[in-house]
Amino acid sequence: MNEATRRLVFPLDYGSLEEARAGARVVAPSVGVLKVGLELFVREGPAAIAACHDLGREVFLDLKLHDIPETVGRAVQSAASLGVRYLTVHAHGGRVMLERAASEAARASSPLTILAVTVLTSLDGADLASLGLSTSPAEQAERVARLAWDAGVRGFVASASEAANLRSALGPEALLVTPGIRPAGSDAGDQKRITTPAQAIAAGADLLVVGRPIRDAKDPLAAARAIVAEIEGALAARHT
Ligand SMILES: O=c1ccn([C@@H]2O[C@H](COP(=O)(O)O)[C@@H](O)[C@H]2O)c(=O)[nH]1
Repeated sequence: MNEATRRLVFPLDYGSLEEARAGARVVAPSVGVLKVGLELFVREGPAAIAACHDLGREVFLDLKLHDIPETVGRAVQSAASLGVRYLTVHAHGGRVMLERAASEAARASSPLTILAVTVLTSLDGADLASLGLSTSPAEQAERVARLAWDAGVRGFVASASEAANLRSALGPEALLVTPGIRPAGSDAGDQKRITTPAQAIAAGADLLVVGRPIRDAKDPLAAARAIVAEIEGALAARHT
């Protein structure tokens, strides 16, 4: 698998295991990581993770855990026992919760990276204001990313529009995972902080999460291939 393909994460946002399996099988040649989120996991549970492993792909379990430290710590242990490679927790769960998540992942026998969700890509400044936050999404993302970093977390979910800032705040060790990716001309849907795949790579993103532009395309494999080609081009430009 080439570097560009390894960087593309495809969310299995489907209503059943059968649909998810079929969707994943079609795009698997052009996708590095398969993401299992709330819709599929609530319905199908660990069978969804096994289906990704059957296709030989690493699993990103996107449950965005946000609970008391004890509950999150035990959920991290459960996820580790399923062999998932990445697991999301909400950075807004606070320092102790983040420390517990990071330490449980470090104790796990299989490699598990905790990803702290900074500010959802579906939110903009007005949404933060309605929550009583006077910071911009970029400022808030940096604030909670620093909190998570100090708690021992090394992976972060943010809009790629914040990637360059987070990279300079956290350094090269930080793993930056960016949803809200839209190839030029595609529908944003409910995403408010979006970038193209090329912009995300140029900003220093590591993994790009692209769902509906692939899932809902007439030819999902062709859509995934086009995104991988765009990533490849942007990586080449980054290395020159
Ligand atoms: O801030 C976040 C965190 C997670 N997501 C998830 O990524 C995908 C994006 O799907 P698209 O269809 O490409 O919009 C989806 O599974 C979300 O739950 C996010 O979008 N933003």
